[in-house]
Amino acid sequence: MLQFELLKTEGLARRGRLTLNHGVVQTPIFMPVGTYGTVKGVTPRSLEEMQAQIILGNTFHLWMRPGLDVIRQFGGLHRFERWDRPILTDSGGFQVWSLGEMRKISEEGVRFASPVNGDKLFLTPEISMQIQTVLDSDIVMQFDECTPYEVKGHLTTDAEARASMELSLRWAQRCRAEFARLENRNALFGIVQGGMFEHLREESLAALVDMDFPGYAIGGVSVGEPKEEMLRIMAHTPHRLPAHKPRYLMGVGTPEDLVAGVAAGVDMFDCVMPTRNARNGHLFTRFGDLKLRNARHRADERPLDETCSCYACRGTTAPDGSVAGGFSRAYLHHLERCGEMLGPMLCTIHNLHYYLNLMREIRESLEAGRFEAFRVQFAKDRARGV
Ligand SMILES: CNc1nc2c(CCNCC3CCCCC3)c3nc(N)[nH]c(=O)c3cc2[nH]1
Ligand SMILES: [Zn+2]
Repeated sequence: MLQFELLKTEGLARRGRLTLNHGVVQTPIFMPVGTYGTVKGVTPRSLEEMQAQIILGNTFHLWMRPGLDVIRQFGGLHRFERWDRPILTDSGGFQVWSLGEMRKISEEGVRFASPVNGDKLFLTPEISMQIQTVLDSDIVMQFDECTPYEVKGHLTTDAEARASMELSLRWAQRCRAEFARLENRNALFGIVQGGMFEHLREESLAALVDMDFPGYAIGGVSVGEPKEEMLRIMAHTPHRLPAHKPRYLMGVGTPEDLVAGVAAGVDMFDCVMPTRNARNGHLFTRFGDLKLRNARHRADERPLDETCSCYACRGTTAPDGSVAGGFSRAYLHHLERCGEMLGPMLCTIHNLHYYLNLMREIRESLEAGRFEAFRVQFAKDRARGV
């Protein structure tokens, strides 16, 4: 089941509410990425504390390990990974594509060797729907081909992007049929392809809208293309999708991309940056990015971000309201230099909190009709420097 209510709009930006089988999600929203059934480095309790509303699961990886029999035994991913709020799973197509050469694509599906044990595997629209039905995710992504930006050193041509987009459309039909046959009560999203070609994006979008999905994603971006190409597609496509249905921009992006994406009419985002960058000591703050390894942090007593209320920056607030101070940049720099695991843990808490808090501030600005003012202040603050 999926219900989407538009609460407020400001230009192309929207404040909405998405009701799914496992709960309600306020949009615009950032969705933390959980690859192997966990958001790396944080506990489900920390995710709830930072008010994560929906997380991503990974069809491809979970299918291989622990395998569907184990997930089925637990009645789905929610009970297995102890997360009782909404989950969105990707279809596996992109993950196979990321494997690089070890795959063979045909009309039927994708053949590839398991990166876990080398077994010959076959993923099709039908098998992807069957896997995501066992996972029982609230939002299921269609099995698609993520059209590459370049192939063997040449930019994907219009003809190549068309062929790929039309394959994904035929796969969208097969996903819809299989999803209905399985009597899956969750929500299946179509994925718009079309490469960097606006007219192909419009053809893909029109065909998917005809298939009447409850929600839509924009795929085929953030695949190595120049930033201005991604921004061109992000400006072109989202607002052409049905206004009364949720719009998900896959694999995007930096804090600046999220703000620009909301302004272009996007409701949902996912990206590995906050978690992956945290593990590399690359922190996001209100006033710019911070590289923890830099020697200038060696004796700096300040928190990462004095305006941040996360556990790493602010510590915990005692029942009497007194705040047990957070951690200093000096301490975090020390953990990073020693390779201590508490380092990535605290940095992941901060980065995820930063992304989730940014989206919360965006939602509040939309509710107050001052998203434009928020955008101006956001850009000024981020340029200030840490
Ligand atoms: C990073 N850039 C990018 N990601 C894309 C993704 C993946 C989005 N993230 C999913 C999570 C990844 C980690 C595990 C959990 C699921 C894309 N996925 C699909 N199906 N199609 C795309 O065109 C597609 C395009 C994408 N571009
Ligand atoms: Zn913080």
